[in-house]
Amino acid sequence: DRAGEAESRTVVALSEYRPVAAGKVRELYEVDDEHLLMVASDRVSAYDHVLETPIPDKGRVLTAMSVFWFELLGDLIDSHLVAADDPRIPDEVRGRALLVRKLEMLPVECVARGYLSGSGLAEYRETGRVCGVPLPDGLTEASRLPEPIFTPATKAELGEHDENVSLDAVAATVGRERAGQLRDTTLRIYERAAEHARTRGVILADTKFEFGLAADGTLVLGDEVLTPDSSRYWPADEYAPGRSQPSFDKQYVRDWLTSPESGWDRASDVPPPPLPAEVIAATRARYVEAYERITGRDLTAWPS
Ligand SMILES: N#Cc1c(N)ncnc1-c1cnn(CCN2CCOCC2)c1
Repeated sequence: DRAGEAESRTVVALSEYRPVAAGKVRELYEVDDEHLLMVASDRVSAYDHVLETPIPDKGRVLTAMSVFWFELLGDLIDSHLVAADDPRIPDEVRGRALLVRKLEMLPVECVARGYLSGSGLAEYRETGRVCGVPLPDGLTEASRLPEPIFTPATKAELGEHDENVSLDAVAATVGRERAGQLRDTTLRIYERAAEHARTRGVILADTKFEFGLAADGTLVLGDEVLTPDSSRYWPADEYAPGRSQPSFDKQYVRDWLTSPESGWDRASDVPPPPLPAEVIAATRARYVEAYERITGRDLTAWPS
């Protein structure tokens, strides 16, 4: 019970930790020489805007999902996860923060794609390739690829899109052997995750991993993993190549923002308006559904 825990928990405020990095919807803080605190907010981004309306429990769902995947993939790769519930995790972020060990991060966004979409589709339409990898003719939006491909990218500044690069470019940065290991590991854990998601009626179209090195040189999975923010999750029963697929979690937000009801013009630089309560509620429900379907776990069992 909380009273009992209170005795074992030191009361630490988030403000006691030094911020070290921030994404659009996440922050990273330094806890001590060996540990960081990775915090997921309830903010959601759509059409390259971070919306002003938070989605209750989004941060908690994505945190719990990363933990599920770290555990499921544990026989394939070590992760930076130290604890999901720990006295060093401040109460104000409990359930949506992970205590992780510090790694020497590799400057590569390791993307695996089982389906052609987004920047991969754009590059394919220009060159017939993605990241230098030739693909068959006649592919279209959301086509399933003959086999999953590794399409690395360099991390862009906040607000910019990552830039797709070749395996040779990665090798020039981290060395040829390490580049090959990143490719093989990325594809292996993507395939394991995609196979699991498929059995839950969800297509994992693509995903982005970040790896780091432990002090002994071991490759370790960092960052968030296989969340709807780092991946494209599509409902399998609605899959139809040739058009953009409904996002499992964000489609209500996208549909409302592009409907006359919102009064918003996506082509303008005007920030999107606040979301109506029913879109917030429906989106929260989709995040919870994604978590419970993928993991088979009840979100109410996750700390808050
Ligand atoms: N994860 C991790 C990690 C680690 N375990 N050790 C050292 N550095 C990092 C780290 C530092 N920056 N980033 C970029 C991604 N960030 C994620 C959180 O949110 C902000 C962006 C990862």
